[in-house]
Amino acid sequence: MSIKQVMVVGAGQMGAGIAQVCAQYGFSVKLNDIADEALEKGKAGIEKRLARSVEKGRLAEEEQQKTLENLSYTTDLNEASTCDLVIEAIVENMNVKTSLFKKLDEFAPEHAILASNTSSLPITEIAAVTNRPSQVIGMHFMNPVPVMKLVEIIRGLQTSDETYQSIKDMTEKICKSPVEVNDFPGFVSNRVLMPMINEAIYTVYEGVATPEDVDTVMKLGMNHPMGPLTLADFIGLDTCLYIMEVLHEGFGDSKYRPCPLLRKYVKAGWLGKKSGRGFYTYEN
Ligand SMILES: CC(=O)CC(=O)SCCNC(=O)CCNC(=O)[C@H](O)C(C)(C)COP(=O)(O)OP(=O)(O)OC[C@H]1O[C@@H](n2cnc3c(N)ncnc32)[C@H](O)[C@@H]1OP(=O)(O)O
Ligand SMILES: NC(=O)C1=CN([C@@H]2O[C@H](COP(=O)(O)OP(=O)(O)OC[C@H]3O[C@@H](n4cnc5c(N)ncnc54)[C@H](OP(=O)(O)O)[C@@H]3O)[C@@H](O)[C@H]2O)C=CC1
Repeated sequence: MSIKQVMVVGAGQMGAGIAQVCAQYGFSVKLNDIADEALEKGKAGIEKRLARSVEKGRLAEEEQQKTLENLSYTTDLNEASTCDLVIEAIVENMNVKTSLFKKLDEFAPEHAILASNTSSLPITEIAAVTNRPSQVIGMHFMNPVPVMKLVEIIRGLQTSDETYQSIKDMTEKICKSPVEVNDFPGFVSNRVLMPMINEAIYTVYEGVATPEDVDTVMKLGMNHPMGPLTLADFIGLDTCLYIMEVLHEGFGDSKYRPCPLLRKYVKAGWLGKKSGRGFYTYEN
């Protein structure tokens, strides 16, 4: 199937990045969010990043212009009716995602593929609420989307080979590297990454070291580009907690229990960079 028109649902840090990259590589993209304010913020972020790429000589002004023309913004989900692909990037919560997928199944044309950027939730379960489970798939981008090369492609139990091939081709067209994984909690990326972040939080919780020192150990000792607590703040502590809960529940293994300090911070509204405070403080 040839994909031309794409809708991205959720204009947060992931959705805005996904919309930008798809538009840069020639797809016509509608970015959707329930809130006008979120759309405005997403749009401003895209325009700022494109302008910076032109300044740095990475993007020609003509390409910047074309990318901007390829993008439109809407709070009306009905506009999915003209799309070949919808990529969902809203909050990491199964109930919220399944209620959105039911609506998308109603609004999107019969041939359209419905993809989720979920970090950890079962694609098979999301697909099961639609009447097109063979056309539902995981398309898991990494943060920051314009920089990171990987897209994990997750096949649900009923995902067809045709759907998989279309998404693999699309991933290559936007210059990312696809890796195929099966539908298990956290897939590969977050099954490996998130327990490390959770363990780093435990070292702070147990007073082994300060956040700064934990991050320094991993940066200078293991050559990680960011320490795990900076990375947790960057991902969003709410998202980190949701992922740990999915791993814990999905595998029923206590090794995935979320650190109480992570729960406490999320309850306090300390969600990391996006809320201005997490393990560190930020001026947004
Ligand atoms: C939770 C999940 O489900 C899955 C996930 O995504 S897990 C998270 C995966 N991501 C990571 O692990 C990221 C780890 N960190 C890094 O790789 C790097 O720190 C980084 C690429 C984010 C920043 O790199 P850096 O060298 O430390 O900083 P910096 O010099 O400011 O940035 C390098 C380039 O990245 C780009 N960049 C940085 N942050 C960006 C952002 N938020 N959005 C877009 N571009 C960004 C900039 O364009 C910058 O290039 P210029 O200087 O030319 O503008
Ligand atoms: N953060 C990360 O590093 C990564 C996250 N992901 C996944 O991507 C998804 C989004 O994460 P992220 O971008 O960080 O989250 P953000 O909180 O930055 O953005 C989510 C956006 O979706 C909006 N939204 C919520 N519900 C709906 C809805 N029903 N319809 C339309 N928009 C809605 C939110 O609006 P409002 O704020 O008003 O609620 C917000 O603007 C999650 O599934 C997450 O697990 C995947 C890879 C990496």
